[in-house]
Amino acid sequence: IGCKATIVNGTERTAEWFPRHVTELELCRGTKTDYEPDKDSNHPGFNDPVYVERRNYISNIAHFYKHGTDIPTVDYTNEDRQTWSVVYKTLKRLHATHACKVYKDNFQRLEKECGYSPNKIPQLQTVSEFLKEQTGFQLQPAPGIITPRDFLASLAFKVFQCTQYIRHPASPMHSPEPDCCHELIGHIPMLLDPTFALYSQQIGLASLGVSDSDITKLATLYWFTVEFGLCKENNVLKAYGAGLMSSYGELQHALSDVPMHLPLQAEKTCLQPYEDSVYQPIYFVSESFDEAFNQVRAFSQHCTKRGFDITYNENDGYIQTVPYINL
Ligand SMILES: Cc1ccnc(-n2c(S)nc3sc(C)c(C)c3c2=O)c1
Ligand SMILES: [Fe+3]
Repeated sequence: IGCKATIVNGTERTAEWFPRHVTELELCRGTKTDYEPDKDSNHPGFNDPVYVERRNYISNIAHFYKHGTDIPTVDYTNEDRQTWSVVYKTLKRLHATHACKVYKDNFQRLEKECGYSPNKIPQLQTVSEFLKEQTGFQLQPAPGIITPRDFLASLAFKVFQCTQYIRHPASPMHSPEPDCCHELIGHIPMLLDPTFALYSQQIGLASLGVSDSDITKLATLYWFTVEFGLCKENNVLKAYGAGLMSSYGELQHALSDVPMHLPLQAEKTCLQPYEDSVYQPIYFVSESFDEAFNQVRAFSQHCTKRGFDITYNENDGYIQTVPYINL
């Protein structure tokens, strides 16, 4: 009574609804269509009907995907592979000096054990199986940019909603939206780290059943860590955020003297506005992923108005809620 209800796939969802079993993530595929090639006039694919057609075909894989089934493979074109190869080689060169050790070690493992190379676009199913063995995370194909509430909810179940299409060949070095280069080169290497995986899941657990304004805070926290996060190695700034690892220009900018670098403080970072069309003026530095994890746990218990804690049981795929007592 009195809370907003939205209809998703014919199922009524109140604002405070959240998935209680990993199969319910099928109801968590709401997308934001701002940047889609047939809606955004300055998208490089806007006047390319062949590209738009392929995008729709690949997005349909995500719409019909069922948890627990193999992710269908995509027969990428030679043009797609050419785009992948340019992005892969260009970014890898910069990672040598700008990426944190965890990222570089895991990228090497992906090349040795999971077929990562400049000449082939990895299939999501192959990467998902490798990832599941390492940290329990698995991939689900995403039709486009998922809404923050639905995307964060998936993280609670150790599911990463991953776009499967690739950016338009006209602009290999920039994409206004996530694509498989961003996911595979940006996100996957970090999701192979157990501590980082737990940090990502914690943001997801904190997001279940909270208000829209708390979702916005947690999404902002996500942006300034998982997407734009920096860390320190022997007192030297390094990057781990996926949005930095998959963007040549922003990676250089983030580690230069131009932007401000502040220590990660969840209750402050979550209020920092971020621009999604220009480079950030401020980046946040995490001491460690353990410390970041503790910050999100404390934030969830004290700053989001939810009377219960939440855990996820990986064996049966169910969420458990635990009422808070005398906090
Ligand atoms: C919190 C949240 C929820 C859903 N999607 C995201 N999300 C992610 S993971 N990566 C990217 S890369 C890019 C260029 C954009 C726009 C984008 C994005 O929107 C973030
Ligand atoms: Fe991302």
